[in-house]
Amino acid sequence: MDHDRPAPLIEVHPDAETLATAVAGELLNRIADAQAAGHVPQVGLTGGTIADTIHREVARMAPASGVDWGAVHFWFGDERFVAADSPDRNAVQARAAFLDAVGATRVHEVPAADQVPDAETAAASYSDTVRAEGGGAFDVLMLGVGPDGHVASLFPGHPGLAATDAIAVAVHDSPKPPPDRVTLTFEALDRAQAVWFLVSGEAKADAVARALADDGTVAETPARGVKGLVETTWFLDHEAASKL
Ligand SMILES: O=C(O)[C@H](O)[C@@H](O)[C@H](O)[C@H](O)COP(=O)(O)O
Repeated sequence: MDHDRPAPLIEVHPDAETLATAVAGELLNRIADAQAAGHVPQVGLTGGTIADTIHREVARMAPASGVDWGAVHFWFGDERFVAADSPDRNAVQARAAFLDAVGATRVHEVPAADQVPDAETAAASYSDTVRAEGGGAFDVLMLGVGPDGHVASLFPGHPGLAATDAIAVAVHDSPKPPPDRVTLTFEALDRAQAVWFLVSGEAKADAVARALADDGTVAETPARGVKGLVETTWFLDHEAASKL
């Protein structure tokens, strides 16, 4: 986690709706610009409430974007280890919110509980896919933040925080249900060009303040452990920014 990287930018919006519109617009612009430059962008998606709102805005704004949805790779920073069609799956939620509507064809899902025997196998398989498809070099990696400061499924004090030489690892006993998950590691998340934290609501204000404080530990606030190579932006609404 070499943190000799650009300082985080903070963008505060009045409420969750304007936050979602702003992030969706910026994401569409980044994808379109990358494609105009002849690049096939790699985008890391996250689960969570504000992410779902953003995804729905992407679907609404997509027709005017000029994006070629067959020429962008989508990945997941984490996934719940449940059946592939479970509403708990981040991929199921993202497909319902925008991926199916825009006709995305390069969506890389984490293997599900009805496809492989355990989360360890799912993590190893996803790591192989990331290596094979170049998915580690995210152009944009979006991350929600929990009230405890977790990102993806990297929770305070959990063993996954210390994972090395691994792209994805299994998570058990997640404090946020469901208990079994797969998450990208800090090593994998830290290869992103641009990291966007997406945070809405008063319940996250403490976590945001801890994440952006001059001092603190990654073990206590995992969001402190991820910074983009060229950009880190905190997209906040007023409530989430209220303790900065
Ligand atoms: O699988 C997950 O649960 C997410 O990836 C998780 O990291 C989420 O982004 C945060 O917990 C924020 O979720 P909310 O926006 O719903 O609070």
